[in-house]
Amino acid sequence: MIKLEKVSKSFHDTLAVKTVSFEVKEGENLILLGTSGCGKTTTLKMINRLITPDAGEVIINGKNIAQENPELLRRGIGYVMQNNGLFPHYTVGENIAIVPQLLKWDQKKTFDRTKELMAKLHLPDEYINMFPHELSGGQQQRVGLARALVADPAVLLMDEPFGALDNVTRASIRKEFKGLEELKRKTIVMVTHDIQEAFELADRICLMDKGEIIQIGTTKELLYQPSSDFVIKFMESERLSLEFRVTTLYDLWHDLPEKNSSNAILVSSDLSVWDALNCFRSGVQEIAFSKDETAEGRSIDINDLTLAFNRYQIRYQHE
Ligand SMILES: Nc1ncnc2c1ncn2[C@@H]1O[C@H](COP(=O)(O)OP(=O)(O)OP(=O)(O)O)[C@@H](O)[C@H]1O
Repeated sequence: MIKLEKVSKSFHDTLAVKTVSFEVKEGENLILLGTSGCGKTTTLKMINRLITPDAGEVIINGKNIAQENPELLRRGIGYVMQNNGLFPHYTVGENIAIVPQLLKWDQKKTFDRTKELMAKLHLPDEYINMFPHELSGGQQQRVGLARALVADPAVLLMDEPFGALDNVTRASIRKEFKGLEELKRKTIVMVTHDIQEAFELADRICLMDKGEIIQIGTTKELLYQPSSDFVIKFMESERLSLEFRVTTLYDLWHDLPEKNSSNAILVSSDLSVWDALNCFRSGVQEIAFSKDETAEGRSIDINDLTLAFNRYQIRYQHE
């Protein structure tokens, strides 16, 4: 769907992006992760031609975007800017209606879609006539997302979409974001420097340093098959919580005892170890899940979970 082939970009003496190549499959969520100044935003902006590469090609759906009209290209790509980028003198409704206006939608269609998205993003109806400064940071962020999603683009680019928020708001918006039906079919490239965020949201992570890709892979590949010391060091301080986040109950199936209790609370096999631990922390004694529809359910308590997780870690590291 999106393909970067040996893309480079310099600003004066700074080589911001150095022969970067990657592919993003349809419906995939690729996260560009790395320290400040490593070239994430520059890479992202080359996908919607806000920045033109010095060398290399960006191909979307088989077409080289250098040959496309930049305005037309951008209408088909949703873009959530760093610090939301809302126009301060436009109301919420006017901010969301920018692309529909360019697409010459009639007023009713624009209004209906705006209302639909505001409801999905938990923005009260009356906000439509308010200005961005009258909203909280989290609400502004939701408006920025609504603006990017309004024309239902197949591709969504997001630059630190939760960057300006405090940790609590950030975590809750992230959870909502993960559950949003509107985003499930989209091909998403997102920039962040927050490791936990990247590991929670990504299908694959592209870890960058000094304009280059250090490793690109699934969260499990980065954790359990790091390509260099840089990757190990980058995750070192948060390693255990990242492992809790990326490991699901399904992964632990073979490491769990075969027992079943009627008192257990039923959960999905997609539940991460992190969320399962939170469940136990909130007072639940036992949870139960099944690997698939044919398998008999298993119930586990916190001891079963931690033992199985330790076994799994050892097994995975040696695979
Ligand atoms: N318009 C510009 N003019 C000059 N230098 C720039 C410009 N944009 C980016 N750079 C430089 O290019 C390098 C990469 O910047 P970029 O914004 O892509 O990094 P980043 O990883 O997104 O950083 P951050 O997380 O801090 O936003 C940096 O050294 C930056 O100073």
